[in-house]
Amino acid sequence: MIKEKGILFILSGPSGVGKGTVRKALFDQSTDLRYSISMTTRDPREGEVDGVDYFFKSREEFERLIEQGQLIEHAEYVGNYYGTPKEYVEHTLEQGKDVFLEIEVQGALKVRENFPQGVFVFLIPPSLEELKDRIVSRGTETEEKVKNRLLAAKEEIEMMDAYDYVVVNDQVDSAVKKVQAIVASEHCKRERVSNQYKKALEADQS
Ligand SMILES: Nc1nc2c(ncn2[C@@H]2O[C@H](COP(=O)(O)OP(=O)(O)O)[C@@H](O)[C@H]2O)c(=O)[nH]1
Ligand SMILES: Nc1ncnc2c1ncn2[C@@H]1O[C@H](COP(=O)(O)OP(=O)(O)O)[C@@H](O)[C@H]1O
Repeated sequence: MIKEKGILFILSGPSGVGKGTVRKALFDQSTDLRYSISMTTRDPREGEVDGVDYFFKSREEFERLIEQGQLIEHAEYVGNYYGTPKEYVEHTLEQGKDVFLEIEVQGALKVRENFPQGVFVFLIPPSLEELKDRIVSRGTETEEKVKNRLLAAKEEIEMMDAYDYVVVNDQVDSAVKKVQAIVASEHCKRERVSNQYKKALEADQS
């Protein structure tokens, strides 16, 4: 029997839109998705754990990972590197398990080059004012950084058309439900495709 590969899901969108919040709420519920933990050079925030939230690396270590081709993509974002580990993602997909990435927009566009069959989901805020409130209320950024993140957000929102799905993060619960619906729908789609494929193989043998 042909073993089906897992599906790669990518959740992206501007900083402060709620990617981390939606992803955590999704994984708090029962799910068959595997979350790919990213590498970063940014300092851990209070309560963050190495190997759980991120793999925290020095700039030298990160640059070595890039040189060794160990990342599917990486991006420099507001002064720090972030990247997706290649081996974990490829190995997990090969085992037939779905992988979930939560990454910023530049990185997501690079993933699309290597994984055109991935499912790209763009999370948008109900409004730009609401986005600003969320970044400010999170309290992790200086005023200067809030400005930079909002400028980046405006450019990123223009990339929305390059995605397969757009989800408005008005309420966390409803955004999670929409992401779950996308996952279910993509499974049905591939099931249909693979059934057609199996039928074609059978027809070929007879
Ligand atoms: N390109 C890329 N972006 C990532 C990766 N991991 C996390 N990010 C994104 O980097 C941005 C900054 O992340 P972080 O410093 O944790 O801040 P926050 O998500 O805005 O609270 C967010 O948009 C993340 O989604 C990754 O592996 N690759
Ligand atoms: N649907 C929502 N409604 C209100 N606040 C939200 C919602 N989603 C996220 N937030 C809040 O917005 C802020 C930014 O969310 P976060 O998940 O850190 O964003 P991102 O990972 O996209 O940078 C956090 O304070 C979070 O609690």
